[in-house]
Amino acid sequence: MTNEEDIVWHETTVDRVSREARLGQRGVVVWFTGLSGCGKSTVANELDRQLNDLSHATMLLDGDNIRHGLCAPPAKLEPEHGAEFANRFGLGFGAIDREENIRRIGAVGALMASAGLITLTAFVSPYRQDRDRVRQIVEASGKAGDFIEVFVDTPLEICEARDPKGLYKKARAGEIKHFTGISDPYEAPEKPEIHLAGGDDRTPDQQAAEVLEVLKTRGILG
Ligand SMILES: Nc1ncnc2c1ncn2[C@@H]1O[C@H](COP(=O)(O)OS(=O)(=O)O)[C@@H](OP(=O)(O)O)[C@H]1O
Ligand SMILES: Nc1ncnc2c1ncn2[C@@H]1O[C@H](COP(=O)(O)OP(=O)(O)O)[C@@H](O)[C@H]1O
Repeated sequence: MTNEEDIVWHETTVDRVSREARLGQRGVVVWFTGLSGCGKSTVANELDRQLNDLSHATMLLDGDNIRHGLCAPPAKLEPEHGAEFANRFGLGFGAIDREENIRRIGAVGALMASAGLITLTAFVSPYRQDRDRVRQIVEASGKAGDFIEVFVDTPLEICEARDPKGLYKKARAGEIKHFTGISDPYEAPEKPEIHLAGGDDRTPDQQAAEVLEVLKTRGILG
């Protein structure tokens, strides 16, 4: 077995401070969380567009996309890598799989933030402990305030009525197990940096603008 002390951190010459200075912004992770269909992807995507219009360097990590590669399910890995590998590293939606999904995204998000990028993530991330661990990782590799949790608080009834992918219908029919809000828990953030009320008349660009204002106020945009 590899001992932890045998893996040693290597300091790099180009540091975070110089990367951030060149980009004229602070590297942060803006973490959108909420039920499936609450608007995470839409609002994060709109915020990404608004930031790019202002010439900021960003990256958007979206749950649906990441589960095609970095956090692919076993069925996707098996043809290329075999069953043992697929079952060991492929991720589904049980609590431990979600924990590993969020751990991997947290590690990637922390790296991107240390490259100076305004990193936007859109994951259901239903467990408070998993999100809090990401906060610790991001802040440990940077500083307090580098993790900004955005709770997209759209009532379940509205998410279910939207059901853009037909997943709620399948979950109600028992065709999808562990479906957040139906047969699996969602632990709402207790003190998110930003609490976006969803399901009112506000458009995604208005919701994104609200997040942008907070980023400006916190001095993240330089
Ligand atoms: N069981 C179950 N529960 C919740 N969501 C499910 C499930 N099965 C598939 N999907 C689809 O996968 C998307 C959520 O993936 P995430 O990586 O964000 O989930 S998690 O953070 O690990 O909980 C989620 O995407 P969004 O609808 O964009 O939230 C769903 O489309
Ligand atoms: N502010 C909003 N007002 C009305 N509809 C919205 C709003 N935000 C998102 N939607 C719609 O809700 C649906 C789910 O949004 P999506 O961003 O895919 O959610 P999530 O990523 O949380 O699953 C989409 O059809 C989207 O167009």
